[in-house]
Amino acid sequence: MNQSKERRILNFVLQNAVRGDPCSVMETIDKYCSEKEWAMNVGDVKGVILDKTVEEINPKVALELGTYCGYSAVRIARLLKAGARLLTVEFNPEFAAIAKQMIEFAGVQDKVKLLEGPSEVIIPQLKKKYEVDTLDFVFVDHWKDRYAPDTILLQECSLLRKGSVLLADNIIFPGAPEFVKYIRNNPRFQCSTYLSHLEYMKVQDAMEKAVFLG
Ligand SMILES: Cn1cnc(CNC(=O)c2cc(-c3ccc(F)cc3)cc(O)c2O)c1
Ligand SMILES: [Mg+2]
Repeated sequence: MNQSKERRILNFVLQNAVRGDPCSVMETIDKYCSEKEWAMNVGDVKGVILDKTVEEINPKVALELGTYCGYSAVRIARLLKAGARLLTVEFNPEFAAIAKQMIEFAGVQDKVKLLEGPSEVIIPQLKKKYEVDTLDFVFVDHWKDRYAPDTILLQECSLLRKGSVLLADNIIFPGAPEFVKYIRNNPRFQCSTYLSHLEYMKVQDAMEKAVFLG
């Protein structure tokens, strides 16, 4: 059975990156995906916007929706302080299996909890099953038509507090029009848009930062 692209990315990392070194893992994925096979990691250009947002917030509890191969989970976790944690949700079991190995190879597994399943099932479990009070930071990078309903679900589950920050990928390409319409017209969010480029391409993309006002 021929290998998946995600398996090829993981193997390239296992063979070329430095075990326990998150930056080496990120650089190696970016090298593979810019030179050999494109993949939907947030990438090195938008990754800097993600880094700056995480450093500014310094979250104790962070959530990621859409783990994929684990690139952004490694990217976020490397910046988390002692005792801080990232919960990352992936619906696709093959992707989750790849991401688990990627996160462990990078050496950030003690900061990351990978939750496999649909976001609409996992989000309502965060408080009781995963002992979350409120979320300091949410990186939204999963199915684009889930951005808006899951943002509503986070509020319904009282997982956001005054100052919680959402950062959403792909606001231009592939786009998340329902989310943009919802969040920019919502008086409970203070929004800002960061123009950038689609990972590994010259195509324009953007990230939306939305601060929950409580
Ligand atoms: C299968 N699956 C598991 N997670 C997801 C959610 N992510 C996306 O869909 C996603 C897609 C693209 C993209 C796709 C085709 C194209 F031509 C250009 C861009 C880029 C991204 O940054 C993304 O996050 C999908
Ligand atoms: Mg994305």
